[in-house]
Amino acid sequence: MIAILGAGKMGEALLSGVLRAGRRPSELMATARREERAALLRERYGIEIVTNVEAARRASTLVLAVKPQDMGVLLEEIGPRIPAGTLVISMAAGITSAFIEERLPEDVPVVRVMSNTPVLVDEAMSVISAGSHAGEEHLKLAEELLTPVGKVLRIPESLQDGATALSGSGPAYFYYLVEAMVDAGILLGMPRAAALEMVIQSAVGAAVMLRDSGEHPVLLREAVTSPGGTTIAAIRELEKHGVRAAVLEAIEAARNRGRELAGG
Ligand SMILES: NC(=O)C1=CN([C@@H]2O[C@H](COP(=O)(O)OP(=O)(O)OC[C@H]3O[C@@H](n4cnc5c(N)ncnc54)[C@H](OP(=O)(O)O)[C@@H]3O)[C@@H](O)[C@H]2O)C=CC1
Ligand SMILES: O=C(O)[C@@H]1CCC=N1
Repeated sequence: MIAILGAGKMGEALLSGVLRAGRRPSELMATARREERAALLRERYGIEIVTNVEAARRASTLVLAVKPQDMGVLLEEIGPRIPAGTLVISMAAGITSAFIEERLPEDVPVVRVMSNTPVLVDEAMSVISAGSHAGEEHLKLAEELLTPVGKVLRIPESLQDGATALSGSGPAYFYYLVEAMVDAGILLGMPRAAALEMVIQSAVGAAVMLRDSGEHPVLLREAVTSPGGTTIAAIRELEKHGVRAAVLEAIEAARNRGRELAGG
């Protein structure tokens, strides 16, 4: 039995993915803080919605999907009630496996995961690390859970905050760029719907080429950038405005914020 504790955006996305992958609703349970949320999850997925304590008692795998700021309270509630042999998987940004282990009975294995919202379309990037009591079999169980909803990569836990900044938040940066490009279309007099369609299809085409061509992004960009042409005129402006440096600093800031989160 797998229990998702705090089935909000990420928890629900994982829940729906796991069901799409063929697990039966009877193999899953979830918890929610508000009754209307519990009712919605029950109705939408036909799964049992239970209390955190009941989930901790009955499930063999607990997926913690509350916000980092709510993790301390949740662990205080369930920590002492988790039976030996339960696997704890945390999806929270910034929360270290040590933070969780300190609040659980000794030797409970913890796997830390950073996924992203494309879980919803089975295109997630999930990176996983073993806590100090987790071994190969626990990483395999986490991979089994996450592989149906996207790619999974093992990394050392020291890189988890960096991964949170890069791929956890990553989709937001692409959406932000799309927003800015659509604004540019508006500036040039395009109808909004047409601008959005052009930008989204360009993003999808670029993403598929990045994934499937095996070419380095620099070569793909060079192929678009004709000598004396239009693309280089745009790139000159991006360089002039320090966009590359802004990206480096933005992602470093996200990594640093992740490091602060366990402290509340
Ligand atoms: N959003 C994203 O893109 C990503 C988020 N994450 C991580 O995933 C985690 C969840 O984020 P997200 O899904 O966006 O957040 P949400 O706020 O959507 O989901 C968290 C859910 O947990 C519920 N909750 C809080 N405390 C408890 C409790 N004690 N018992 C039961 N339920 C509880 C909340 O209830 P209520 O509805 O009442 O607030 C909410 O529904 C975070 O730790 C975040 O760092 C990781 C990768 C990407
Ligand atoms: O912004 C956040 O804190 C979460 C973690 C990664 C993506 N969203």
